[in-house]
Amino acid sequence: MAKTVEQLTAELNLLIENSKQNELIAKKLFDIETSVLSARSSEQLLQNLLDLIKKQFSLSGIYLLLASPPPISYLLNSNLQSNWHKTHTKQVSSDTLKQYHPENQPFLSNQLASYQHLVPAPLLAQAQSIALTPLTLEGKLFGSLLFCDNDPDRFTPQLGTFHLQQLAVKVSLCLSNVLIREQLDHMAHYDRLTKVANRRLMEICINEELIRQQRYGSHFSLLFIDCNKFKAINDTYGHDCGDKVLAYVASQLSELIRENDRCFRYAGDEFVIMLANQSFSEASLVAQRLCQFFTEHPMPYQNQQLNVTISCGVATSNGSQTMDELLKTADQQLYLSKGHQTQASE
Ligand SMILES: Nc1nc2c(ncn2[C@@H]2O[C@H](COP(=O)(O)OP(=O)(O)OP(=O)(O)O)[C@@H](O)[C@H]2O)c(=O)[nH]1
Repeated sequence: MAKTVEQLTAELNLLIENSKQNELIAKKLFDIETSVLSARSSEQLLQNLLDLIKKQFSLSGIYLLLASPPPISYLLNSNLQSNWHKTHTKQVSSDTLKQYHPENQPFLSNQLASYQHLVPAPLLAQAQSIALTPLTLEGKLFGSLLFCDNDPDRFTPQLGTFHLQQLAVKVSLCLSNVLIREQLDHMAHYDRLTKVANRRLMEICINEELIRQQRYGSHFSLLFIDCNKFKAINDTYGHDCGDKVLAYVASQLSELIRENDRCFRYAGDEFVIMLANQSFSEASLVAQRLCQFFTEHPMPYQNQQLNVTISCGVATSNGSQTMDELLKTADQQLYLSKGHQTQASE
């Protein structure tokens, strides 16, 4: 039977209404995408993203579920301890996540009784329906955006997921860009073997400290550190053991200094420590403390205790030296202290 004019008009109006809705959603997604594109870190990106999605789509709750263990080693690892992560993310086993996104497709439900293990308790209290949007990196499912709504009809299984799929692709792309940038930045500024900052970052930090000193008059000191008889360790126990010694020295040094001090690997078995707001006499005490620590704490290695000791030279900035001059002074002091060490051990 042919449709009446009224029926055709109603259908047309519905189409127009749907098209307006789609346009509105597309505009919101575009705004979200534009905003997260400018994020400088993965954490900032995720914070912006979750805040914006919650606001733009008037959700009662939003959370980030992260696959555990992460499928990609560099993924967000260093950030997971932050306060924001503790309150906005939840670790879910990779297998559980895959169950909800077998084809990397969004998942919708308004039967929440069986999702207690997935939805954090504070969200579950208000949620009547949920949507899970898969996030992938390098083709691997690493997380899922969990949207909660207090309307049971908001996310029903029969609802189309085109917009959520679009969101999934866009967020995954933006996030992978930021993560790759963070990864490159990390590789450029941190030493792979010892995990501490490298000489390049050291130069940036010392120059920043020099500028700060010129502006605010805040002094600082440098320690130039060298492992004693390191070549002999390599020659006696092998290069692998030498590598472990370097990693041990770096991790102990990093533990022994304050949070606002910095430890850098300068080269080979040499490290530099930058001590904020420390005078020469204060820095000399730190140097003594560090040397003493290694003398008293041999490194456990293959059921033995390996003697690993260090020597330390100190230089304090008076605001007029360059970075190179400061490092040279600290190195000369190190040389003198090595002389004492050698005499003491003879
Ligand atoms: N295992 C290992 N050895 C390294 C690494 N980088 C440099 N070295 C070695 O470190 C040794 C440093 O030797 P030296 O500068 O003579 O230092 P040392 O034996 O401690 O001598 P003193 O400082 O006078 O006590 C060299 O043999 C380098 O080959 C590294 O990444 N791993």
